[in-house]
Amino acid sequence: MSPALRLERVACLRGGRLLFEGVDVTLGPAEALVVTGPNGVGKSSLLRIAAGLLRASAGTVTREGKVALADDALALDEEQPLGRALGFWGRIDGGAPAAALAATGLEALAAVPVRWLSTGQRRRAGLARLHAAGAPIWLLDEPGNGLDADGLAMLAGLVAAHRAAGGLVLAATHLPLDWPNTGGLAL
Ligand SMILES: Nc1ncnc2c1ncn2[C@@H]1O[C@H](COP(=O)(O)OP(=O)(O)OP(=O)(O)O)[C@@H](O)[C@H]1O
Repeated sequence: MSPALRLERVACLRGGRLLFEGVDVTLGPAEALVVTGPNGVGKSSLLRIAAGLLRASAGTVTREGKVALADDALALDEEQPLGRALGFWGRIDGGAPAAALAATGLEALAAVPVRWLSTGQRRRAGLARLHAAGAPIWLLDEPGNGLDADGLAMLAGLVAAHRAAGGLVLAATHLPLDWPNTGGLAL
């Protein structure tokens, strides 16, 4: 099945405030869209609506394919070495933690406890978790935060490879993400 993500006339009301309305997003295999906008405009809320974690106050959301969300919440056991923490999810998702570590440049840190990782290493670990989830629909919330120049290049390569394999990407960012053939949506 080809992955697809569609948001039609979506609105978001939070804390009694209308953040946005009338948002349309249509993504199919190999496509990507980057959502930009100032702090607090509702970028993360939009991604959570796309993930099914937050209800849209109006409009419809259609997902065809498994979804993986990477945000600030690192869903890895802080007490475990990184390789073992990823392996836990690999057994559930059926993904390949070793390949995910290699793809994110973290092979040398497999034995390091998650709680010892630096800011940029934690971001990479979140991307490794995403990679190992084996989901065709990637939702990336501020994926470039904390990454150095090499990290940003690694992220761009990860996204390009995911798209080349037929995956799709919806990202939200306040940093410029220089991804080729990528649509933009200003909230
Ligand atoms: N649980 C909540 N209840 C009520 N309001 C909320 C809740 N969570 C977030 N908000 C509000 O929703 C608005 C949008 O938040 P959101 O995190 O989606 O913005 P954002 O564009 O991703 O911001 P940033 O660039 O700072 O990450 C903010 O004003 C925030 O205070």
